[in-house]
Amino acid sequence: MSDFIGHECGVCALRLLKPLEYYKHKYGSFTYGIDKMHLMMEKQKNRGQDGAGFASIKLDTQPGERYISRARSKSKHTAIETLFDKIKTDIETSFEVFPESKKDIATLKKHIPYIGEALLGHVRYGTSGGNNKENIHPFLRQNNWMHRNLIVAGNFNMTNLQDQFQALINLGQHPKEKVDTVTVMEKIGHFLDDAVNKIYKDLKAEGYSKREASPLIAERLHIHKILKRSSKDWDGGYVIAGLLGHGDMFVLRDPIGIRPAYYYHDEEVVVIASERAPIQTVFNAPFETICELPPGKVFIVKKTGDIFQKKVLKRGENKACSFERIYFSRANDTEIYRERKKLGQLQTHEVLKAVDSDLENTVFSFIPNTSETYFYGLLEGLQNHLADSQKEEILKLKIPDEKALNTIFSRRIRIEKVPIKEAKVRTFISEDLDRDFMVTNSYDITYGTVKPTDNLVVFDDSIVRGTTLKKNILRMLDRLNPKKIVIVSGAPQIRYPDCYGIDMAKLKDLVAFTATIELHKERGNYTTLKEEIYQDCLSQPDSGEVKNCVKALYEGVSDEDISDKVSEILSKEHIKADVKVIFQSVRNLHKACPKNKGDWYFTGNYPTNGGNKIANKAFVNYYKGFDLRAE
Ligand SMILES: NC(=O)CC[C@H](N)C(=O)O
Repeated sequence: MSDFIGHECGVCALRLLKPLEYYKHKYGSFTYGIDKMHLMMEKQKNRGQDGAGFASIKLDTQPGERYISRARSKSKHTAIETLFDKIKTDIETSFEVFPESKKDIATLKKHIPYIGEALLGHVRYGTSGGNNKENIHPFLRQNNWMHRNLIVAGNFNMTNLQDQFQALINLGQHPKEKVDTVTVMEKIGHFLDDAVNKIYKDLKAEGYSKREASPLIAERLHIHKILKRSSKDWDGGYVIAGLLGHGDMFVLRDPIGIRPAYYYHDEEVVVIASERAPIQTVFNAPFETICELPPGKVFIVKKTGDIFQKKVLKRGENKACSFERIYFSRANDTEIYRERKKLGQLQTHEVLKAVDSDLENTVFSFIPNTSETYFYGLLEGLQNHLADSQKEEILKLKIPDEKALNTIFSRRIRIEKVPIKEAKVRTFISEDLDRDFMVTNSYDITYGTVKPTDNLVVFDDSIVRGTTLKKNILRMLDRLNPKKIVIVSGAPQIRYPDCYGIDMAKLKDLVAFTATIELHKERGNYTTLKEEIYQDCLSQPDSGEVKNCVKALYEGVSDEDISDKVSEILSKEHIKADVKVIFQSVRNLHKACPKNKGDWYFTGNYPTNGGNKIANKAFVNYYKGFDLRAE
């Protein structure tokens, strides 16, 4: 990926089903759970580097003993390290002060922080609110009543945050912040309070004392009902994980499965996380034992260790985000690896066409690191093509002689490591400036890999803004003097903003959008069309069905016209070589990634009403020249 996009968060919820002594005895450490969480978070680092957080709950503590621990770090890019350094130091220091805790579990629970049975971790790329420590998950809603303590961490973005916020005010609340995680948490918290109150009233009527009621509340608390009430009006993509003070754990997934969640359990642990491959590695769990949490369902682990799923929302048509497969998730998941390779392979024909099938004078490379797997797929396609042409040539030979065969078999696909990704250089300037500065310094090239008579094909997994390509990569590649540079995008043209978790909220930032605008300007219909779309956006109702008015912009403009214009925009300044950009087709995307049908950023087909609203808002921002995220 040449453009950086802030995007997903990663969650991991872990419940140790055996007593803590069990893990000490079997694995030699009381910190077994924490170590597993550390690994799970590290392996989901790709999903969030603005901050990281951890919370845990100790089961069955005595009144007055701390049973909730939480730590958070906002050290950008090193948050996980910093977080676990702190956790480990705190634990070691406490063991030094209370050495007897190493022998007696009751003492350990009393004195040593973080070591608990229910654990929750989060890696964050923020989409709402800034990157201050307060916005790092897990969020905590504390109460003196154990059951009302709520800890929340999520991978989510709601399209109707304003309405949600207003709904809280209508419920009589006075939210302390407008950050989306607070809104979500307060909503759940409101119905949790309500449920606990009701259960307590029932128990009182049944003659139980307050103390006797406590364990019964835990038993009778139906999390799925609380979540059903809380999520009734949520419009967005979400995986919300939570812990209740007494030790219940839950993970809820949105009804069309936009955001991913996987789970695994055996007799020792239950783990739910954003990605499957980390679970496979960290728990040495075979692929087929890890399941996807069905959309609209909540996965619950009760304090008792009972595990079950409940339907919370009516499941809709699968709209799992295809960007998860293209870029966000780690490529070592067996399915994702296969899909990315397929995406690369499906570009073979277009790539060959772009270089007139001249393999002798074409060098192939990729933009590190996330495009590597695609590249292997393209190579397979090219190798097949080469083998076919070799076969044809051999069949054409009347008498196969050694010289002719040598010539045929000496043909190779020329692979070189051309672009090199630089290590991140940290600066002290503000984020936007930082981004621009980094862009022009983020890639280098290997000299001597390309001749002036060569075409240079470089694979990129997706092109969002095209800024790094334009400002850095193409300029660097051009220094090698190739006659033609072909940039291949594994993803289709990104034409619409995302609103379910990816930081692509401004239309003007998308190079495919800018290219289309340029085309309309050239054709002389820009001003009228812009006005029409703007008026159409304004005429959409506040509630009820809303259409995506931005779609009109792409009518009558072919994919190829947009690709050619993108090529022109990217190479406008200072590029000597002929530049061609090739994008994946949406059809091929679905062929390669059949399980992830969410494609709104390419097609404008938003799966929820909120998505259409955001697209229209983004256009209004563009029209008015506002440099704002549509949310
Ligand atoms: N990327 C995410 O899932 C972000 C979660 C949440 N919206 C936040 O900004 O903290």
